[in-house]
Amino acid sequence: MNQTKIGKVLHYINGQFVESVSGRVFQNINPFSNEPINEVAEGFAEDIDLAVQAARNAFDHGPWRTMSVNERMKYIIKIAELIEKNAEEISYLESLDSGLPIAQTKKQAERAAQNFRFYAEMVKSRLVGESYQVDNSFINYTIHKPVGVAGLITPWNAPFMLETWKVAPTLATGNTCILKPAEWSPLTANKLAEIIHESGLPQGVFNVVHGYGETCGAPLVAHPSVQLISFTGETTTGSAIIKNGADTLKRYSMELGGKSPAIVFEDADLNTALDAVVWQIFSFNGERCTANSRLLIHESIHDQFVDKLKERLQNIVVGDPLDPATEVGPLIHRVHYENVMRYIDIASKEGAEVISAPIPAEFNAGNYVAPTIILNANNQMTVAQEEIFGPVLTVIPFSTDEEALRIANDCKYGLAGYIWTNDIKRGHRMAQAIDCGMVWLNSQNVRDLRTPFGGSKASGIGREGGHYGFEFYTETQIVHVALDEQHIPAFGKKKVTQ
Ligand SMILES: NC(=O)C1=CN([C@@H]2O[C@H](COP(=O)(O)OP(=O)(O)OC[C@H]3O[C@@H](n4cnc5c(N)ncnc54)[C@H](O)[C@@H]3O)[C@@H](O)[C@H]2O)C=CC1
Ligand SMILES: O=C(O)/C=C/C=C(\O)C(=O)O
Repeated sequence: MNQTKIGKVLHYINGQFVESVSGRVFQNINPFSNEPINEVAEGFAEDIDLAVQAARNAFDHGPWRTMSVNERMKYIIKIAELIEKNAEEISYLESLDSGLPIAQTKKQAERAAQNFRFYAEMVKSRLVGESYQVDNSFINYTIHKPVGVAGLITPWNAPFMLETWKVAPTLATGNTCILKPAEWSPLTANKLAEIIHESGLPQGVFNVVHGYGETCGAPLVAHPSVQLISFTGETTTGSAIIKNGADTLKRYSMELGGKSPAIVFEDADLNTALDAVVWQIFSFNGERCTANSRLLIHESIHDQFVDKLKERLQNIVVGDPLDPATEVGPLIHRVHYENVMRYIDIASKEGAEVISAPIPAEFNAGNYVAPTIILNANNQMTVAQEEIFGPVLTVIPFSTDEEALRIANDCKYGLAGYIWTNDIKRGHRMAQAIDCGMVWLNSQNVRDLRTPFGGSKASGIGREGGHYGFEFYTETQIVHVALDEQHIPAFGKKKVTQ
């Protein structure tokens, strides 16, 4: 498909699109062709500093945090409307930049608008305090206040949706922010800046600085005027961020990696389970934190289920991400492609059987990894323990509920789990026993934005979503009010005679 000419992407600081202080740029590469798409301003500590100053000033002196909730929500709704109006361009830019199939980026653009609408509603209805009465002597009540300047650091796997999933609650609760998008997918973050600019949001409330993790993300984390870091990305990066921010005492929300099991029991509705397992590993090109990358399958249905998986593999539409019929596109970057291919190679070396879908030769220039299943695997293998973040499904048989649970939990990650059974007691029992943040029982990952989103173990710290996100994005303050006469020890009241 023809590519529209894309101009240079600049930072968005204090309501203006600006070059880097250094004047430096980096190349943004198309994952379909590995040709450059455009140039992007490359930010360093001095650009971060300007953005933080703007956000700090907007928080301390601007109208943003003190304006009425109704007035603030008008901006949030306006942003949602502008995302809806620009949805076609957003999904095009996202597919071009990330290789995600356009049928899927369309849905992501819809979800991004919902993120703003949802938080406008949530702040009005659920950003509420509590009160505690102590007989007739005290009434103690809590209020929620914005925290200050937030640093939002996001990955490339669902860039626009994940950026808005952080920006919406940050702004709706009255904070100001600096977004540092992933360097491999800058286009839709720039579109978000254009949309927010058009919404008329007061200057300095929202800023974007582009650049690499170590040279642009790290100074944002270490900046003393930034109080919150909301991060989505790899577990090792999350850990580096917490270390780097330690001296400036911040609060963190960490949405990290996953290696989520789908457990399919012999009594499950196998056709639906098959649809879900295939979708949950091959959607987003397998670059999905909640992917069911480990299939635990009851031994009695193993062969029949695997035969059907193989059939699906042959039929998956691997293609140009801009083609609406495409189901799986190229991976984000050559470096990531090589990493995923290395895991497939390791699987063979460790004795597993690797079965891959065909890829049309016309796509040789792109970062295409064939949708792949790994058979004869066990849970000790590298491909069962490490996050591959590509279209690769590791299949492991089990014989009892206890064994399934043991395998599911024998992994450092704990993001999601998927259970397929028609036995209601077994379903709930397994759901509650899996060590992870989110379980879907007889379902793919269908989101309810009111519920907590996040992982346990190496998959994260804290929860975003619903009112759970308010814990992170607001400061809870207690006000103690005395209602009757106080009996306070009267130190120093009596004159002491020597
Ligand atoms: N739990 C969740 O909700 C989700 C987790 N993810 C995880 O994200 C990962 C894939 O995304 P990637 O972009 O490869 O992650 P990454 O950790 O490499 O990068 C994420 C962001 O962090 C920045 N960064 C890198 N090093 C940094 C540093 N030292 N200081 C500050 N910022 C730094 C990058 O520039 C980028 O903006 C996977 O592990 C995936 O599981 C992705 C989506 C959702
Ligand atoms: O729904 C969300 O808030 C986040 C979703 C992220 C994924 O589904 C993913 O990367 O797997």
